[in-house]
Amino acid sequence: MIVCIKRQALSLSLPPPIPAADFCHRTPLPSTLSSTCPDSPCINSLSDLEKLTVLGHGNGGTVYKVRHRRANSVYALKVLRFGEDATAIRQQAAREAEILKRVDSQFVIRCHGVFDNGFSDRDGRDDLCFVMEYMEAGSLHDILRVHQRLPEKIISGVARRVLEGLHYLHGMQIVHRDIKPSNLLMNKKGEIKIADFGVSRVVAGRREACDSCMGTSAYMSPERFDPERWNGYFSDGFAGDVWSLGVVVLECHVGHFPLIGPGQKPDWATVNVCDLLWREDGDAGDGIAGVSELCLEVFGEGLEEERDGG
Ligand SMILES: Nc1ncnc2c1ncn2[C@@H]1O[C@H](COP(=O)(O)OP(=O)(O)OP(=O)(O)O)[C@@H](O)[C@H]1O
Repeated sequence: MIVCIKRQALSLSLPPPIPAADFCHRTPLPSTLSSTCPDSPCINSLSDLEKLTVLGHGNGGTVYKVRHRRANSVYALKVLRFGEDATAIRQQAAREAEILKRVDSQFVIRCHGVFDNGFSDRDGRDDLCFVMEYMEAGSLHDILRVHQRLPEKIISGVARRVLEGLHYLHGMQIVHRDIKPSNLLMNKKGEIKIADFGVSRVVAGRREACDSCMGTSAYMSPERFDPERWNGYFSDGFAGDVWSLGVVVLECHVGHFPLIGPGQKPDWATVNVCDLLWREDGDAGDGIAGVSELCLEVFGEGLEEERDGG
């Protein structure tokens, strides 16, 4: 049985932003460099920027820490590299650029510019470059790797900001579709923001066929993971973002991906086995049903009463 969290009348007092000092494991910025701020300088071309270090790698791209040569402000530059046959990835990147241009929220990573063909290499592969707000503390995934579990006060701060961000995005008909720890970034003030719109969609109020293969299976809601069984082909995807956040919250609480045992890799095959177990055993399986037990641990007795009452 799945516990219905949204029916619970929560009366939590929400904390102020998280103090980041304890979670910032990267080298602090030299004092001569200022961080990105809303009134940052106009970036006319990629030659305005100097690469400093590599911040990380993702699917098809690398993220660099860069410095604006004249203003000394710091940004993250995400470089997506395309080969000649990369039409689908290019379309995806173009969608991401479109979405980033639309959004303007303190809960969503700011994009200061999108450039084509920036740091292209000698093999003729070309790049799409996103100049992003620099988030000094890195991703929630990086933070969890160092700290394993987070205190409840911190988790509620994370949940609050991501929910505010989702509220904003959903209000603009944008479904993120890949909420997970590595797409939630923290700055030096301890503010979490939603990043990476690579598989996001503007649904424009209508229900779209759900292409469930996009995103990260481990954090996908049941109707996205298995649309046939959960009637998910025409879901708008908004609830799916909230499901993913729920999984992230539980992961922060238990210190590992919550639907499987510690040490297991949450790849598609493993998560699929959990889903099958759950189907066969009703509410006794290890997978999604495990979420309800963890919810009880995190959210307390009120949920248990609700569950017992049906
Ligand atoms: N704006 C940013 N500021 C600071 N660090 C960043 C920023 N954006 C990304 N990073 C770092 O770079 C890493 C790679 O980011 P990227 O968005 O390319 O991939 P990912 O989300 O980790 O994986 P994938 O996109 O493959 O699912 C992140 O995990 C994070 O540590």
